[in-house]
Amino acid sequence: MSIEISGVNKNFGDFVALEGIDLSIPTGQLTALLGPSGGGKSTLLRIIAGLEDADSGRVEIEGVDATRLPAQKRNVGFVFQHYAAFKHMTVARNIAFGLEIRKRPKAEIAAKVDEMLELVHLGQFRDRLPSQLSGGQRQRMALARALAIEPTVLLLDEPFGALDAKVRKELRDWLRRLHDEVHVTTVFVTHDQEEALEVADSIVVINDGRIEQVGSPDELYDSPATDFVLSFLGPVTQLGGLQLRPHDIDVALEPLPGAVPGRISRSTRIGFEVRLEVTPTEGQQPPVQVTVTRAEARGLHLQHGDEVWLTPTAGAQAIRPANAPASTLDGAATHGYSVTHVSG
Ligand SMILES: Nc1ncnc2c1ncn2[C@@H]1O[C@H](COP(=O)(O)OP(=O)(O)OP(=O)(O)O)[C@@H](O)[C@H]1O
Repeated sequence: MSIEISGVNKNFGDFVALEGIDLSIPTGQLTALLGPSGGGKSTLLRIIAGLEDADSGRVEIEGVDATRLPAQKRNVGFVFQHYAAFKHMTVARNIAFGLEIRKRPKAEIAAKVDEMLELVHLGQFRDRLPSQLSGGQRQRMALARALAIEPTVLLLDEPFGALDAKVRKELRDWLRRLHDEVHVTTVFVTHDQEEALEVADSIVVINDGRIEQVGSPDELYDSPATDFVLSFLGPVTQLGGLQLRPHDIDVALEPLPGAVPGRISRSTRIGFEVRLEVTPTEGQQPPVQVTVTRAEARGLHLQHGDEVWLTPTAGAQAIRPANAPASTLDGAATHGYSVTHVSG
């Protein structure tokens, strides 16, 4: 394990920012700290970096007790949402900076800067000033500067948070590819579940200063340990006592055995998908949220007011959070596990 955090607590005055954090972050992986604003993600990242001291607990980086080590002795690379570049220095000098203060030989610095510029695809901008770069290019420069010192761990605090949606998406794909090339142990903070699910090898969900769950994107998405993780990772809806993701529901225009009958009470098109709200016509069940592709909606001529029959998609995951009340989730609590495979 590359980073071992044990028993970390942090208060700001009376406010408990982190409570009893135990976490192992594996070497060479891309790990996301995911959670809502104010949950404690940045505080934990800053404690790993040495920019903040824990009140109690221990931080180990690659077998070395780093708890009392100052930030500059931890060999971590850090990138913030708003990168503080040296405005008067060129891109190349900004990247060289960390090596210059470490008094590396000139030839080594020059070679490293070239390597980094190529890695982040900024070769043609080497002589520009940071103000002459786009926001996305500036964040790539920030990553190059952080990586130039060959850090043991790379820590990123919402690195793409200030960029528009399209650039964010491009940079997150780029970060994934970059990490596949460089393999440096990377921890990044995000409140965007899509970003974490798409990019990370492993996700740590943090809420209210505590870890809710640690797992791969698939484990978290399909087997959420708590109601919080379940709803934070994406929408969920209830169909005949099962909790399902809205895209795991099939819509038919005729009755099927076991299907839940309902009427389309709302239909909203968002890009290539159509979100339906179907109000069950039997029993006192709450409206069911269903997501279909635009092609499916067109093929079935789905309209507001239509009568439809809903079934879980063949092979869909019926999600049962482990702590859900047994009454609504037939028997889940006694098994203590959280996923059932529903066969068609
Ligand atoms: N220096 C500080 N003094 C007092 N309170 C602080 C300080 N730093 C953080 N906090 C509080 O600790 C809590 C956790 O903050 P933190 O920045 O770790 O959350 P976060 O999960 O990263 O949220 P965000 O995504 O909004 O940055 C917040 O309620 C914040 O107000």
